[in-house]
Amino acid sequence: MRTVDEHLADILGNVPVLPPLDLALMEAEGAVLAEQVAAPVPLPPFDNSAMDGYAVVASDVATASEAEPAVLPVIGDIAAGDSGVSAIRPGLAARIMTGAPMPAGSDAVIPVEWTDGGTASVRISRSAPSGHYIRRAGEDVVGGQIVAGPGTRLRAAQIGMLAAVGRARVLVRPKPRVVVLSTGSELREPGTALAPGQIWDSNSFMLTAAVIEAGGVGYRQTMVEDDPRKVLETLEDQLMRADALITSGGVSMGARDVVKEVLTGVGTVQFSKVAMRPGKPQGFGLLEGTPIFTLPGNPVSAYVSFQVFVRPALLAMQGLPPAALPVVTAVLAADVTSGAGVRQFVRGKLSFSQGTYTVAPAEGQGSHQLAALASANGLIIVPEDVETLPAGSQVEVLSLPS
Ligand SMILES: Nc1nc2c(c(=O)[nH]1)N[C@H]1C(S)=C(S)[C@@H](COP(=O)(O)OP(=O)(O)OC[C@H]3O[C@@H](n4cnc5c(N)ncnc54)[C@H](O)[C@@H]3O)O[C@H]1N2
Ligand code: MOO
Repeated sequence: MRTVDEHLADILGNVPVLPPLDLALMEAEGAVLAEQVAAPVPLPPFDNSAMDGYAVVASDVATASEAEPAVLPVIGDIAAGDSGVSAIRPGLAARIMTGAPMPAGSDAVIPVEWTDGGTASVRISRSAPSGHYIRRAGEDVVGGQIVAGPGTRLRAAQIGMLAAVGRARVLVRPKPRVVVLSTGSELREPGTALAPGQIWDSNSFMLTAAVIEAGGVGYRQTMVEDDPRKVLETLEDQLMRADALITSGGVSMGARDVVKEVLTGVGTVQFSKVAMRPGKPQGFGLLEGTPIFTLPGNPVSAYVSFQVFVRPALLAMQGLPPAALPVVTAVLAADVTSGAGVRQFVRGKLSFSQGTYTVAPAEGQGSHQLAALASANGLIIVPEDVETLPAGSQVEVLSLPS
């Protein structure tokens, strides 16, 4: 048997980092930036007004009050987007809109709420210091500043930043396209009727969703029955569109463990027993250079295997550190036992109160018991050299995506 760490190291030593791709900005949402992006101009590019109001010379309104307002002639309007160079002299005001360039000679903006809103002349009833409500050129980003670098996941705020510095296209590591295939003659599509002995396919949906959570593009493939020729043909067909493949089922010791049967000795695929629970039977290798993860069919085993092995691999393919799920230290709420020599992942409910995490093992720890997994938000890690953990112990818990 190999250890969890050995199996993960084998995987990470073999998955390729996807080559960078030049994409239109919107297409790059969720992908990982593969270049350094610098601002070609400062942001804002010019001094501009932070408020709708009046551009003035601050000293002209220094004594303005409700009782004795300053009255200034208004020389015109400056709107956002106006390009004409404008200027005012002391004793004058210009009506100005938020985002409009400050006229030369002015050094403060009086918001419209402090005035009578006049258009020919304006009565200003409060004073303001020099610089009031002016957004200075470069106070967001200075010219040449690096605003995003390689390894940055492009979410809404980062996409906004790149657009703000004028980028229409960016170089990214594309989201890995991952084909997910369930095998098993007992499987039926949800939404169809079940005959005796049949169950609805849950793994392909669950694993495709997990691919998306890990930053990939998931392609769920209709399940295939336990027919070696069909399984191999389907896998070969899918290689065309896949950066990685995931199968579930057919990797254990059964007479019809078809994935193991057809992939043994193909490419670099190897099947091993990993000292973990759930998730003991695992397979991994490259098929024509494409990583394939053959996960066990029990739903909880497939899920745990994904989080422990496939997720880090998909991160590595995106050029990111292959980090495990976030780990929190928690106090165990009930006793837990584990087999010797295996790393056990116990489904648990993690809660946070008064500065402390507590984790309660979920009812139903069988690897077929999806309900317990679906109600859990953490996986309690019981290390290989631990067989009993009494309530009150400090444990490490993988925090599941929420
Ligand atoms: N004699 C042995 N039997 C088993 C061993 C063993 O070491 N010796 N290991 C057990 C462990 S541990 C696991 S995990 C499973 C793994 O089996 P397979 O990967 O071959 O998976 P299947 O036999 O195809 O299915 C197992 C179980 O899961 C259900 N299943 C499969 N696919 C789906 C799906 N897409 N959606 C929902 N449920 C699915 C399937 O119906 C079976 O009940 O092997 C043990 N046996
Ligand atoms: O790995 Mo099996 O995953 O122990 O049920």
